[in-house]
Amino acid sequence: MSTIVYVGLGSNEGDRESHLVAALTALSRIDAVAVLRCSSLFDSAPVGPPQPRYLNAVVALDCALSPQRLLVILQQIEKDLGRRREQHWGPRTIDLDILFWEGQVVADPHLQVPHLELHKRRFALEPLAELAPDLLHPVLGTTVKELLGKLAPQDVRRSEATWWPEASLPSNET
Ligand SMILES: Nc1ncnc2c1ncn2[C@@H]1O[C@H](COP(=O)(O)OP(=O)(O)OP(=O)(O)O)[C@@H](O)[C@H]1O
Ligand SMILES: Nc1nc2c(c(=O)[nH]1)N=C(CO)CN2
Repeated sequence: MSTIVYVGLGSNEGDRESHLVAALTALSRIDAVAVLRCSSLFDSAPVGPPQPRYLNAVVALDCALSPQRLLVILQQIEKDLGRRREQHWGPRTIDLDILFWEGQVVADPHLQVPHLELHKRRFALEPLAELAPDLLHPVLGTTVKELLGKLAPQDVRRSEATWWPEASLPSNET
């Protein structure tokens, strides 16, 4: 049985856009996972210790794996893309978080879904709201749109950056 899963992506080291694209490519290559939709890219002020600004996005996956298995694969992708675990909430080439698992709450020692910080994070809720504004938070009982409405302002802006820069798209010109 497959389920819709929302994964948050963030990068604030090196070529942020390339890291997001590389992570998306890796996600699309996982057996039993299909990438359904991608949000816009958002440029956001760092939450936590002083560090460079982030590029954030959310993707919707159709996933036939267990949440625990997907987490292991996401952590391998982070490792492959050069992620070092040095500082809690510190700078990273790529961060992949399971934000929502449709119809399921996970409360394991190593995995909590919905992500425990989601409702506080405009950098995750803004892109998520593009894909699923009416998605209901199963613990808080409010939709993504309502969670965003309650949140204090944070510096999160839709970025000019795109998943596929125009130069790499096939041209329509003859
Ligand atoms: N929903 C989730 N998605 C991803 N990791 C999770 C989730 N719930 C718990 N974790 C756990 O969080 C641990 C720390 O992850 P990570 O190093 O990415 O944290 P962080 O990015 O610094 O902080 P945050 O998880 O708040 O974004 C992981 O080893 C994983 O076991
Ligand atoms: N703007 C922004 N700030 C963060 C982010 C992030 O993705 N975007 N991730 C963090 C740790 O997961 C800590 N702080």
